[in-house]
Amino acid sequence: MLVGPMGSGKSTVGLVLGRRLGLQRLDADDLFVAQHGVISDYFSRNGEPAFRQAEEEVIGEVLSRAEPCVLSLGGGAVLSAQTRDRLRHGSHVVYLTVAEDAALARLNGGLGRPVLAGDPGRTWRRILAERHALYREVSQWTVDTTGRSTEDLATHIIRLVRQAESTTPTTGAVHP
Ligand SMILES: Nc1ncnc2c1ncn2[C@@H]1O[C@H](COP(=O)(O)OP(=O)(O)O)[C@@H](O)[C@H]1O
Ligand SMILES: O=C(O)C1=C[C@@H](OP(=O)(O)O)[C@@H](O)[C@H](O)C1
Ligand SMILES: [Mg+2]
Repeated sequence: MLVGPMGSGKSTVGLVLGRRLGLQRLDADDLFVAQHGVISDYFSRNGEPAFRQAEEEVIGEVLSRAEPCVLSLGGGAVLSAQTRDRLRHGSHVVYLTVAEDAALARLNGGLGRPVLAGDPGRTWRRILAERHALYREVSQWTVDTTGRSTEDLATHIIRLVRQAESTTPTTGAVHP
């Protein structure tokens, strides 16, 4: 499972990991769109609380499936206590970080991400400050993606997970 702020590369790295591990790769935002339509339209029609509720349900459904998969979450998924609780039980969770300027360069002015409307830079920073502790709370590893290719990141993440699986669970948590 990949968590982290918008632009950290959760969706893109998830794709690479799925391919490299031969696992089904799911993106919570894509599942949301398939069920409810475009996120920014949903936001303007129903507001953020309704989006969060529907997002929690979509993620709950995926996490209750038995098959192993790589799941890229939306940046705000960790706002849900229920989702955090589900993530802490039985999943390998990686927190992808990124420097603010790199994230903003990747995010194309916040296009398609309604929570960044207005002043994307300031909003991105504020949102990260609000969520950083939640990302840490649910994850076993923190991996900085700034200046690293998605292939290199996938190699690094696969190594971390394999290492943890070959050692005892208590030594698996390796936040730097
Ligand atoms: N490690 C990376 N280096 C450079 N660009 C990246 C990297 N990871 C993702 N990107 C690009 O940044 C943009 C946002 O990535 P995305 O995977 O959608 O992030 P998230 O799902 O975390 O919001 C995409 O255009 C993607 O191609
Ligand atoms: O951080 C957020 O609140 C959001 C992040 C987006 O996903 P990404 O993190 O994949 O961009 C998407 O779920 C929605 O626009 C809200
Ligand atoms: Mg994404």
